[in-house]
Amino acid sequence: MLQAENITYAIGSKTLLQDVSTTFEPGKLTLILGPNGAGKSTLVKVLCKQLKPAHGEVLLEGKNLKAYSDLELGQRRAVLSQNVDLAFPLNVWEVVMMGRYPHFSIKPSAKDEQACQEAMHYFDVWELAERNYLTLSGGEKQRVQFARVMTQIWYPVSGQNRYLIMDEPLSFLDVHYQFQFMHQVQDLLRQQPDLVVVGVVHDLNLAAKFADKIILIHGGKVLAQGSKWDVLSAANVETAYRLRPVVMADQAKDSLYLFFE
Ligand SMILES: Nc1ncnc2c1ncn2[C@@H]1O[C@H](COP(=O)(O)OP(=O)(O)OP(=O)(O)O)[C@@H](O)[C@H]1O
Repeated sequence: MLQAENITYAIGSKTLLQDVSTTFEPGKLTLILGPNGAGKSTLVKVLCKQLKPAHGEVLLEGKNLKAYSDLELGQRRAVLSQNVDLAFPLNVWEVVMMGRYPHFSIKPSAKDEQACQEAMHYFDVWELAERNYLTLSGGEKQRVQFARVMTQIWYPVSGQNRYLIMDEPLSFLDVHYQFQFMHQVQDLLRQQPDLVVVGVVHDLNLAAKFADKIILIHGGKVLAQGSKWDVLSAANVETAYRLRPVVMADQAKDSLYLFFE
């Protein structure tokens, strides 16, 4: 399990996160929502050890993140940042193989190659293997990045959980691939309950449909967290986004939709 305990993060006099506590559990998809500038990416960076909180701690399997080396983290936790881009031309196979870097020192093993192949098939980018990554469309690049991060944590490790943390994974995807990706994540979680998946998204309805847990951030604080029923009330959404939604809910069918007029 990944836990944030009373996280406060500030730059100068500006507090970006204040007293944020939450948990991310195995077998669950936790989605972080909130308006622009709320502190979502900052929280993700704190969870990934990219930023050091002023107060509070992040615990991975009960141990402070500081206790893990970058290599140890790289072997069990993959991070997909916002707007990943490369400055040099690599082909798609090479980009996906970057996911295996924490697992080999000089030459990839057959197992590393197998992970790349399987993840590329899973995310529908095998056909692009020889293409120059820089020539791909935004959506194609995003799917290659999914393959890269999943390749990194492709194989279960006995007695350990694996972590996938993604900042806005859906931004470049059309509606088909958005749904496909969310279904793929759900399938992975069903088949491999040692996976902990965390994502920042902007689409409230996708979060309502797919998330096991939602964390709504507003002004650096957790405004609400829990199931969609706990979080996506008209009042919470209006507080966060300054727009009052029409909520269409059918609890018997476990469906909740938000419209804005
Ligand atoms: N290095 C920095 N110096 C000053 N302010 C910063 C810095 N990094 C982030 N901020 C500010 O902190 C706030 C939270 O930023 P963050 O990127 O976490 O927001 P976000 O919720 O991910 O937003 P978005 O949905 O727009 O991506 C923003 O107001 C941002 O401008």
